[in-house]
Amino acid sequence: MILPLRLGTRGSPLALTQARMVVAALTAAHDLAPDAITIVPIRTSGDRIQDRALAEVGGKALWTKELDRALFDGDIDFAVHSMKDVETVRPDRIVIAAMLERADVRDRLIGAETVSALPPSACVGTSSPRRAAQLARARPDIRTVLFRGNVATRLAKLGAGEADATLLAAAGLDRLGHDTIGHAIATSEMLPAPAQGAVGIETLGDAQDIRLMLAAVDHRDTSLAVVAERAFLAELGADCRSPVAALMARDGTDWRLRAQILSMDGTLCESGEAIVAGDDPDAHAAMAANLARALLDRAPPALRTLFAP
Ligand SMILES: NCc1[nH]cc(CCC(=O)O)c1CC(=O)O
Repeated sequence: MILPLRLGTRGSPLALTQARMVVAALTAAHDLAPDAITIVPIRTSGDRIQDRALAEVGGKALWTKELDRALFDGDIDFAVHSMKDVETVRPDRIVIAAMLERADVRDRLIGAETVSALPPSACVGTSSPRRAAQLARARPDIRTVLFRGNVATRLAKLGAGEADATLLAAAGLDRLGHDTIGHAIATSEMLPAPAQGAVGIETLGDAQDIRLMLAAVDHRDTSLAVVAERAFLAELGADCRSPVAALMARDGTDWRLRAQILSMDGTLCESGEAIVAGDDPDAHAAMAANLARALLDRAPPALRTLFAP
């Protein structure tokens, strides 16, 4: 391998922090000098489009396309992503080679201690259809307004009074050092997005040396959980712009997947869970796909038709 290796990433403060976590993990695992890996920031379509809800933006791969291209062109050796933002269907030549240990999977509410403590008709800023739908379901009186931009931008909008409260992933807040901001919401109350809190590293399928190097920092339980959550999302034909929640976690000697699909306005909702034994990713994916089909079967037709499996 030719040093330094080049790690592609988005350029947001959170993405750069996650990239530094990847560099730290890899240099520690392989006893490399800190400068053996160079961080290469790359601007994606998702970063460029700031004025619209991403759910309204056509086209896929908003956060990945430019990084995929850099991999294909040989401009970088691997790329780091928030797994939450990675489409379930990836280009053939790209593999998810490793995931770092998952952080706190919960959402945090900033501006009130709990959802029920929000004032009547409160205004909550979010760009996430899942969070908006879950909020509307718990509190039909609440209005949501579009909050886009990176974590600092959203906190600044809240500070400027553009909303009474906002919801952000605990993982992102913690990584940026905002560990005392907001109040964590239990997953029983607000189930997180598939893959929330997980950082993944992708490379080209035929880059054997790189794949081996990355595999050394893979956190197996994180990968196992995220594979199942993404299989659930994939079976629905959904992506990170869909009102879908899923969380796979160990439960004694088994694994339990909890999942939820909603309509955008939160009026329609179907949730359920399934259990699988053992650590076989294929068995996990099959169980997750079964759960997705079961939820669709049970869902009222008006909800079912929102998903196109
Ligand atoms: N879609 C934006 C995004 N992608 C990943 C994270 C947080 C970090 C993570 O979940 O790993 C965030 C911000 C947020 O939801 O608050």
